[in-house]
Amino acid sequence: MPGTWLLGAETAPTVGRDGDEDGSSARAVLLGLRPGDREAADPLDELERLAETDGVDVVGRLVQPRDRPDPATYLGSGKVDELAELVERQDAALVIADGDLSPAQVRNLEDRLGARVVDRTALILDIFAQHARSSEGKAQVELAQLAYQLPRLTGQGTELSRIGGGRTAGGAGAGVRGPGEMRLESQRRHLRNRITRLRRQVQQTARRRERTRSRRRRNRVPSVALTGYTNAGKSALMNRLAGADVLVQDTLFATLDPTVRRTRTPGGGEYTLTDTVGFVRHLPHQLVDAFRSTLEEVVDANLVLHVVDAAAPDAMDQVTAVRGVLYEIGARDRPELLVLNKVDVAPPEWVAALRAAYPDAVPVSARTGEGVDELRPAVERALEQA
Ligand SMILES: Nc1nc2c(ncn2[C@@H]2O[C@H](COP(=O)(O)OP(=O)(O)OP(=O)(O)O)[C@@H](O)[C@H]2O)c(=O)[nH]1
Ligand SMILES: [Mg+2]
Repeated sequence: MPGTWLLGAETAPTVGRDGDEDGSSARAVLLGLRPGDREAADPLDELERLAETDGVDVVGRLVQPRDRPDPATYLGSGKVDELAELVERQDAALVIADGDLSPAQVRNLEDRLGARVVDRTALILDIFAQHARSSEGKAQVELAQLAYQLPRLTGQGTELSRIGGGRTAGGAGAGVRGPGEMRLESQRRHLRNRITRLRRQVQQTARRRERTRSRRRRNRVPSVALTGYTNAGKSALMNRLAGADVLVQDTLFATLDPTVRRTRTPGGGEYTLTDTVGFVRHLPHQLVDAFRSTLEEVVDANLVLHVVDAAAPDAMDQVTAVRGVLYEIGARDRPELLVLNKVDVAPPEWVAALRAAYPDAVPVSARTGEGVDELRPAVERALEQA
């Protein structure tokens, strides 16, 4: 169900806000800052895609030109009044901030807005939670969610809504220091224990995967990992190159679990192709940590096939963001071959600009198959050099 965790629908009696019990999606207002020195595209466009992916209905936006968030309320105080009016006028139950919010900022904003307030990280975690299918994927997402929640516990019993189906008793004690603190302590302990158990579970899968990889290495089967911004067309290209049948969807983070297929270069050499989770700007570090074992498929690959959505207006920023994550996970020294995808729909001048910026990049369309016959030998050459 979309947006349940964000809305705390399971704790609706405690939280006392509209959920989506009637099946309609949550109405949300987006919130962002625009630093004075940047006149980029609307910073909230990507947040809106993320919100839509999560099943949230975006009914308003508010951007404040401002370099640094206000430590207490994220926006300046006058803007918060403006936001409160917008929230009321649009009957929004949810406010999503583009940046990271401190627990105090969330509390202060919620007090003044009378709506639930979450940040971009919580939104991305919620999308991951909805898209996780395998038990490993689910464990990884829960691990990331708990790591996110641990420093945000208030002892009021609302944060645990989606954890293991259970919910601690809410209600009493908000102003009663002693019992509240004890409850907080026991919630923290509960969370830490669960984190430890999940971490162990994730590590077991990681070890199994590592054994498979080392077997392939011993058999000298080189590995190629698809990587790239979310929705760039990695899975579509996987299907083209390896005749696979993985899920292709116009949604962010459709793929969470890695898929590995064996395929061959035009010269007949065998290699494995891995399709895996996509990246986004400011990928929450909790997710990077939790998905480390999945991301190791990329770190260990002989070649990184970096798929770029040439039809995205900010394609070069996306390349930079992806390389930033690769750097962060320790894959920075992996040989990389850039693939400019979606040339069937990208404006030719954008493709030309990308080719000028990345002369070795191979233009393709995973949808029409155009350029894929040139990509195969390019992969072969890159593997020979790797
Ligand atoms: N026009 C066009 N659309 C494409 C092409 N390749 C992929 N798409 C579309 O782009 C969307 C995303 O494709 P996916 O293959 O799921 O992208 P992904 O990179 O695997 O995305 P995530 O797994 O969500 O990170 C889908 O709607 C595809 O149909 C292409 O070459 N041309
Ligand atoms: Mg995919």
